[in-house]
Amino acid sequence: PAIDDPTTDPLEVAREAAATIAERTGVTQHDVALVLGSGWGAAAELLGETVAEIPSHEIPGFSRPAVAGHVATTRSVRLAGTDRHALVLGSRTHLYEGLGVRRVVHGVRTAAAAGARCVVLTNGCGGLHPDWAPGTPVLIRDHLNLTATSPLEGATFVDLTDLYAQRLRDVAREVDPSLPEGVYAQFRGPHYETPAEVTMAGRLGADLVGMSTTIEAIAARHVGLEVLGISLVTNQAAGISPVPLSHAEVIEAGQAAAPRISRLLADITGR
Ligand SMILES: Nc1nc2[nH]c(I)nc2c(=O)[nH]1
Repeated sequence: PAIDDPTTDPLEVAREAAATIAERTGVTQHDVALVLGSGWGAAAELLGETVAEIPSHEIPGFSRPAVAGHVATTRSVRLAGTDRHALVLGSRTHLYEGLGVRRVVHGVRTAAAAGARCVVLTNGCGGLHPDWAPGTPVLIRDHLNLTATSPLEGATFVDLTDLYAQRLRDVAREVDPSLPEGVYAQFRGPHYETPAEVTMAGRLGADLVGMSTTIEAIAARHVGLEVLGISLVTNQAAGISPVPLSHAEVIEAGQAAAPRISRLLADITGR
């Protein structure tokens, strides 16, 4: 497909994707985009009325979902009480899928081409602080891209100061003053970190470890989007807790947090 052809300009594919979205949803201007990571799926319902929903793989440049049978969709949602629309990107491609970095950032490029001015990047991650229990949402203040990969090609020098916009973090804090902030480190994955790697990440200044988000944020800045990043601490990073957390505990903590973080995301997005 075109997006995988090195001679194709990926921004051209993003423009085609945006045109397809406008045509299929009837919504020609999306003001904000959201990428819903693990644990954040329920937020879409609370944002407002779903105007249209498209299987993501029917949009140019989007991949078929990695998990068989799981149909990822892209929604246009009219934000409650406004005439503004959010583009909810339900399908995220991770670097560890090996489909190439262009597909990892295609969603944010498409959002910008669809008219969005800002993007909310959410994820599930591991926490390095024992007092951040599973289910804790954390605002991303800055990131460490430990993947040795950039979404940008050629001499595309992009400044990344204030990448996770202070203005948007202030809005989030107005909604919930108790929100902690942290530095998010992206590892390539798909394996989790060893305890020694978590210690290393901590020494490098990380508070959160995950496998997404930083590359999408760089690409978002390149196409002029303002970025808000919010992590859901789904588990304590390896070695932080003396006893390995059971998978069941991790799942139930994520589910228990869903109503609160969905409300939080809806309130922030509505601002
Ligand atoms: N790298 C990394 N990614 C994650 N995603 C989730 I959910 N938990 C983790 C974690 O502990 N480490």
